Amino acid sequence: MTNESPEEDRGFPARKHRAPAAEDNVTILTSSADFQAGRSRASTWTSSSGSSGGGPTALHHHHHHHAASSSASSLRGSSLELSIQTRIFKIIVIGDSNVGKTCLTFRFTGGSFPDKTEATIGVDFREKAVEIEGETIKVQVWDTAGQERFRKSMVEHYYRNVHAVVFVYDVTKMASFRNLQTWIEECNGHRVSASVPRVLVGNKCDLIDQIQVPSNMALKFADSHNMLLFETSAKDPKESQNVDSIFMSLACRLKTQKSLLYRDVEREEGRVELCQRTDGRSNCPC
Ligand SMILES: Nc1nc2c(ncn2[C@@H]2O[C@H](COP(=O)(O)OP(=O)(O)OP(=O)(O)O)[C@@H](O)[C@H]2O)c(=O)[nH]1
Repeated sequence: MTNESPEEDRGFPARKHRAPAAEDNVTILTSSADFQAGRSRASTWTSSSGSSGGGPTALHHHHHHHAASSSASSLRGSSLELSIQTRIFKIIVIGDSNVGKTCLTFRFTGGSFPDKTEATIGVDFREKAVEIEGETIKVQVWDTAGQERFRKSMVEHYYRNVHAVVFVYDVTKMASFRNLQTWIEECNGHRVSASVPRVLVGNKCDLIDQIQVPSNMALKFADSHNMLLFETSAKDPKESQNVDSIFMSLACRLKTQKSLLYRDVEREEGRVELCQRTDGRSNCPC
């Protein structure tokens, strides 16, 4: 149960079923050549290992082949300054197995829908650099395993220093919606602060004639947990901006939470001191 003040809601779009597309003045960048490659080859997963300091490489247990080593080195080599100064937002994606968590994160970070996925084992994370109000921010999306047997040993890592949580259910599977309560309890049980923004995503909306979870039911649930609801499809290319806006709205919101992020930068580079902006104003387009 979150307990956020309206103050903390600044920067978020008005509640909508269908989120607005990311505004024009939010530029979505790719942070390495591998991201570009990932666009044209759906089987190449963009991976962030080693580039952030926040995600241990040991946690990569996904079935897919990663472009990890080249990605990490090109990220490191491309701009030392960037790697020191770029803030990283860690967003975790939680929900039952098979609801489409991997597909949603891949749609956002890689721009496409993977031809084939297998159950995520442990955790997998991908990054995308985005520009908001002239600041480049790395959005690090942690795609977690829905299956209990694949997640047990990793759970602590998921929740550590998390900045936002995305809960996903499948609109064609009522059970995945009912289980959200359990996912929320797990999240709360790992001392995720009430100030950490959470959003609810109903995925697979392209399967129009199989929908089991009515929008008003989902909206009521989201309301009662102080979450925004997004109904979307990782598969439908027309929805890709909508998928982006799930993560972008969180990034915009997080950008205004300076103190939270300051801690993260310190953690990343112990010796770096950054000046905290004092003007407190945000032109965040979201
Ligand atoms: N029709 C449709 N199918 C989807 C959509 N998103 C994912 N799928 C399919 O749903 C299946 C599961 O997708 P994943 O992304 O692997 O699911 P997951 O939640 O990551 O599963 P775990 O890794 O086991 O937790 C795959 O067969 C996808 O192709 C969608 O928006 N529409």
